Amino acid sequence: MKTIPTTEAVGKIIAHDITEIVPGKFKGVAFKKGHVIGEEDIDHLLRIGKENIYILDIKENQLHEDDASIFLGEMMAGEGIYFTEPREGKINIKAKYQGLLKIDRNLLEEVNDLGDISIATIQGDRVVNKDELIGGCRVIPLIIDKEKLHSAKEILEKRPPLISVKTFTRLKTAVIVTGGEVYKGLIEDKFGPVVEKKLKTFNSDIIIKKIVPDDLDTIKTTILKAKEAGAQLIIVTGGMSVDPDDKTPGAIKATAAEVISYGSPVLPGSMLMVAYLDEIPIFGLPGCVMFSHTTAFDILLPKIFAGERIVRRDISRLGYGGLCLKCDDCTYPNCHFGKY
Ligand SMILES: Nc1nc2c(c(=O)[nH]1)N[C@H]1C(S)=C(S)[C@@H](COP(=O)(O)OP(=O)(O)OC[C@H]3O[C@@H](n4cnc5c(N)ncnc54)[C@H](O)[C@@H]3O)O[C@H]1N2
Ligand code: MOO
Repeated sequence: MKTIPTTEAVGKIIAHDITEIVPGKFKGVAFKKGHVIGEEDIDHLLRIGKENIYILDIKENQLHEDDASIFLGEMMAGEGIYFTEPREGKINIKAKYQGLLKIDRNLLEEVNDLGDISIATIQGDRVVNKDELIGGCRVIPLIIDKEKLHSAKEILEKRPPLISVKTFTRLKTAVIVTGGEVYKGLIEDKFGPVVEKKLKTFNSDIIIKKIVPDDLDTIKTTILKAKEAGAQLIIVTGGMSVDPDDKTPGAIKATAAEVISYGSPVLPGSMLMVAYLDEIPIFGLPGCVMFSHTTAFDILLPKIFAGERIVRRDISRLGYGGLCLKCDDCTYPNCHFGKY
């Protein structure tokens, strides 16, 4: 610490909290430790009797914690990310718009491994909303060596951004509900409305909605017609498990679609199918999607609207964190389900 006259302190950093007392009115911190003294602060400091002041002596090769967190914020923020002004040395990292959050977990670990740098985030590959808090970042010392930040910069600038949010695009969607009992009117369709509600989150345009019996050829033909009609996403409900009337997986295969996976290591959602007919994604949804609050479908659907192509490993890795505990008050996506 160094003592200097207050009148010469513009741009310098206060070394400790400075208290002001106005009898009967106020007693508290007028200037916080770490505050960078501005022109407008000088009179105020003199009024509370500070003609001289302890300041932090920041060397050429050092940076104050506020500047360091801004530096790191700029280095790590990709598309769809902004960060707040530092408070007590910390910036908050937030989403500019609704979308699919992407975080490079390995990169995050590498930067945190440098020491003296703390970047904490929520888990990626989930939906975040506009202005949602995604992470926080600060450095540990009040004054940090620039060398440390340059090490972080070297790691961060060679790779795609550490944190970004992918926008969702509207997709023309076909919903094909299977089940003889629904087709014949023995029971009311309860599956279609559940799927439609989930699709609405992404402003999807449902261009086709059909109820068909458990007949492989009919399901197959309906899928192919949906594609011809311009569907960019095709969802087939029911008939996904082991009964003789469960024709949906066979029908999806019969369209010549490439099956990425029949079955997923997610409960609920283990009987789900993901396939691609040319580049059109097809989901085969098991009955659990109709009655469970959250399933494998909720984990994978945002990827489709964010323009990602689902590969086998996207599904296999869901096993870790893939068991829904069916909490009374569901807080998904703020829970372990679907995170890895
Ligand atoms: N022995 C086994 N049984 C089950 C397995 C298994 O592997 N072995 N898997 C279970 C899993 S996991 C699921 S999920 C369910 C459901 O699978 P399905 O997709 O085949 O469902 P469905 O048989 O078509 O229907 C089940 C149930 O839901 C009613 N349903 C279906 N669609 C509608 C609709 N649109 N509206 C209203 N109700 C609908 C249907 O009438 C049945 O009652 O299988 C487990 N069993
Ligand atoms: O596809 Mo089922 O969840 O495991 O009910």
